[in-house]
Amino acid sequence: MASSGITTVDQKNKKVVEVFDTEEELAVSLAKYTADLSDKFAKERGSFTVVVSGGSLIKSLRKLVEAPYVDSIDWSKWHVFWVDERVVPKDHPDSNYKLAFDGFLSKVPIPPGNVHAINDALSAEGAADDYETCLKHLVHTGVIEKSSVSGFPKFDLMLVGMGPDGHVASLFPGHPLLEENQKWVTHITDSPKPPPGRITFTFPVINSSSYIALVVCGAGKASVVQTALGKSQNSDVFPVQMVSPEGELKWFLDRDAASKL
Ligand SMILES: O=C(O)[C@H](O)[C@@H](O)[C@H](O)[C@H](O)COP(=O)(O)O
Repeated sequence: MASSGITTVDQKNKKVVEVFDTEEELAVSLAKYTADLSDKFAKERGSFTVVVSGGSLIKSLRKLVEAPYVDSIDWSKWHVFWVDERVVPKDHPDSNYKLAFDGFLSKVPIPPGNVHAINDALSAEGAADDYETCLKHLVHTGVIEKSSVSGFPKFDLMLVGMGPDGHVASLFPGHPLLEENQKWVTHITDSPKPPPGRITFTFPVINSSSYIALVVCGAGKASVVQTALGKSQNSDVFPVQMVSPEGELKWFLDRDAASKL
């Protein structure tokens, strides 16, 4: 069983696992991690490309909109994207844009033109194609880096949650989209987690990232965490186990999520 505060580092695979006593401590550390990377990329590249998921992650970002970070971060350098989005209007309670806007984006001075939401007037397929076109434009203009290894867009930081079934983004266990290796953004119309229509980044894009923070809390996720990180007899491969970025992967776990390690 992992005790809290423990950090495990796997140098070869650039993987770090940190376990926090409480979600509150996790949120404090996640804010510092994000603020440090914001500083680094703003200085190195003049922009900071940040990708968020939906779900409980947004609540875990709450410390970023408090002192000292709310005033110390250069928000003008931020460009915000969604690793997945539900295909609903932006003011719908299911919208990941609305979740992030209400909990985070409305509280910080990111230029509105740097917040890259999907076009909610389109079908799932149309919205995915349109979002991919938007990414291509931003790679072309140098806002998003391009991976020299994969040729896919290379985001500076992805902040993502994981479902209790081991899904990340809208990439669900056993779904053919797990194998998508051409498209940057694709769509799903049969998502097992409602609502059914979504767009999602594909694994080649996720795995070209410079940094990925995988934020996982709660006992309901402990078995998948055990399969992904600990000793488990489970031979299933969960989507979260396919997360393997070019850069660094850091797991932020609370004690409950880490309880089976
Ligand atoms: O749109 C979505 O549903 C999300 O982006 C999804 O991938 C989410 O991040 C996980 O399901 C974890 O959600 P929770 O942290 O709320 O369990």
